Amino acid sequence: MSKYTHHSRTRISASGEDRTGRSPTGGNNTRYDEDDDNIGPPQLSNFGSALLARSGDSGTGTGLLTRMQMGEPTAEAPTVNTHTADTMSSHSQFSMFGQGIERTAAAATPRPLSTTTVHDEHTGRSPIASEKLRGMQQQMKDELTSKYTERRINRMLLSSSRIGRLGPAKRMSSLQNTGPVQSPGSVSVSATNTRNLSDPSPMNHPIISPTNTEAIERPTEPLNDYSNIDFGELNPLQYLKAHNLPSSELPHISKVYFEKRKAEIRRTALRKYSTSKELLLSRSKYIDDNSVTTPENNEQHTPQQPPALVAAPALAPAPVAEPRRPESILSTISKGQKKRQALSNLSINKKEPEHKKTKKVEIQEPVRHRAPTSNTVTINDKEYERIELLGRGGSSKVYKVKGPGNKVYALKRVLFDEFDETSLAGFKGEIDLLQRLRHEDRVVHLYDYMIDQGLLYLVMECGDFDLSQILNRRLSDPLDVEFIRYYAREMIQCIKVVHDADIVHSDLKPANFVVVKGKLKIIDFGIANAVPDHTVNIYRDTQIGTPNYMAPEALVALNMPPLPESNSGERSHVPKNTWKVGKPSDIWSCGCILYQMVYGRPPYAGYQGQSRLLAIMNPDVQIAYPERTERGEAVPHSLLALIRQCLERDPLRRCTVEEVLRGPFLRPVVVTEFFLRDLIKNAVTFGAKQRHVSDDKIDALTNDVLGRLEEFRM
Ligand SMILES: Nc1ncnc2c1ncn2[C@@H]1O[C@H](COP(=O)(O)OP(=O)(O)OP(=O)(O)O)[C@@H](O)[C@H]1O
Repeated sequence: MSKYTHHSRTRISASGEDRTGRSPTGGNNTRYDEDDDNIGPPQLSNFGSALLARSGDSGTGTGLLTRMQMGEPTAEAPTVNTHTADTMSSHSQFSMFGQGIERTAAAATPRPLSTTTVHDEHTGRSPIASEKLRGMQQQMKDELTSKYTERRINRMLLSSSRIGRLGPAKRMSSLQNTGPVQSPGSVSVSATNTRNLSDPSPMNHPIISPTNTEAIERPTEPLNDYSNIDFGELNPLQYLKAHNLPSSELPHISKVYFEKRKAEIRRTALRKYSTSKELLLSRSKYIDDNSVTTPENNEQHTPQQPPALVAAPALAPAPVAEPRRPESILSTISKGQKKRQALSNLSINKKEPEHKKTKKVEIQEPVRHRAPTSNTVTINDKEYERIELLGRGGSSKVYKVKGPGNKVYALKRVLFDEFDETSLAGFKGEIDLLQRLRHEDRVVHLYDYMIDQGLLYLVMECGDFDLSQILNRRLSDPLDVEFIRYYAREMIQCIKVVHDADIVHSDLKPANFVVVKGKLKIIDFGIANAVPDHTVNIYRDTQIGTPNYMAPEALVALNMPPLPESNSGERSHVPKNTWKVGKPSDIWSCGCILYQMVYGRPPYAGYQGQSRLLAIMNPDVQIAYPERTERGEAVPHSLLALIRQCLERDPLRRCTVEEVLRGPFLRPVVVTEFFLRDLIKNAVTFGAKQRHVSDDKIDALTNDVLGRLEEFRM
């Protein structure tokens, strides 16, 4: 019983598609989480270290300057002066994410270390000059060391704040080529660095003066407030150039740019998925998203394509890089798919500038999981997927569905006014009756149900087809008495189960019998009622049912004053304008179905609309029972007799299910030809020997024969 208690709410895949939550990256497949530590500063520090520890003075900590002080010749040692350093720094190129930005002297803020020139010993200097030189060397060394330490601290602070915001920084692959980063005073220099150092060309030394490095690494305050700028089609770098801004502003501009992009992406996604249009497209989109992109996208997502944007990684947000799409898939975009893709990006509510529309196409987010659709419904945590529509009723649709374990069920979905207590009570009544009859194999089995916000779901045993479909298909076939007998018996057995449980179905019609694995079963207890004990009839305050198959008593309103209490107490409480139905009403309906099996239509089908109801109610309108069908086929008497008994106007004179089951039509006598031959021969022989046979004798003989024939009843 607990199986039928109410559970969770329905989750139809109508909306709220569970998108991955990954930020659509669109064309921005640039990796923003790259760490700038990997490029400029390590090289500078390597150079600084090398400068101090040059010429194989491993572990001494003195390096190049010490040798200079000692006046030792150093063939590879370059002449370094602050002017040269400034020149180099002002022309140094530091490459971020594959796209170089040439720093201008104006962009960096040079702070000369010293104005004094440092010469190498080949120039030959006086002791005073040497002393002066040593002092300057020491000053330079101290300055470099202190600056480097400061930078390290800055870097640490910066990276720890970045970890909190962006997750661990990813190292660029170029770092591996660069070799190990040297700490000040380190004596080992990577091969790469050694080679670079041996070449005094400024272009081969990506050197930036400590002052410049500081300017790059340390986040500076923005010169302007960029929060309201309109980028249009420009990326941050293009914007920077277009507005002649110093490159130090790039991180701030980039930050604003990516925040704007993120917000736009989120808005687009929300707007898109909240439309019903998206529902329709969701399934095809799942396919499309895995294979379709626009030509623009194609360009931007091509793996070989250089990243479009250059950003200062320290402040740029880190959207997840969009997975690359294989070239082969990109090239196989069908026209239809493109159309759908474009359609899915149309904004219903708002007209947007042309360039933004294009961007929406770019930011299509791939959906990697199967999106829930309107084809599925979850009932009490079990998901059912629609296979096909089986049929519809007044306010319901019945679907063939695939449920847990790939089992097939019939899912009846009824839409009702959740605030209408009568409807709710009716549905609960139907559920209750189905539960009462759940052990009967002539009643369709109810597995589960759920009532939720004006919707009722019934998960039932699934039939292959209903009797109405069967009759329609045989409409042009010749009369088949065996077919009628078979289905009449099946039908009556269904009704028997219901009546035995003291239930009146009240709405029997061919569509309410379904064939489940070759067995006829009864469905739809929507207006069925349990008949209280010691009561023959029940009284309705509404007239419901299917007129073609409804009994006269179910149509005639009882418009009489309450009768005095009878022995059964049945009529004493009958109010005005009610309709009486009982088990005989189901027999009437059964008679109508049999009639339709023989003549192709129910008894009053010749009347239309209102006049049909009047005809059924009017005792003067007699039902015709032709002995032959329209095609001239003879109708067996036993069948005609049965139909007549079912369609008795007086419910009390109508046959019961037991009588039908025992009747000659459903239980005919079947004898062989030899039996008949013997019977005739014996009767004639007996008569020839008798001069006179009394009527009593004949009756006795007849009863004897009939008694024996019972053995031959089917
Ligand atoms: N369990 C089932 N297996 C197969 N088909 C079914 C099943 N239940 C219902 N159907 C199909 O769906 C149709 C409508 O179902 P049902 O009669 O339960 O709806 P309804 O709303 O109660 O109909 P009405 O209002 O006409 O009485 C049936 O005629 C039958 O064809």
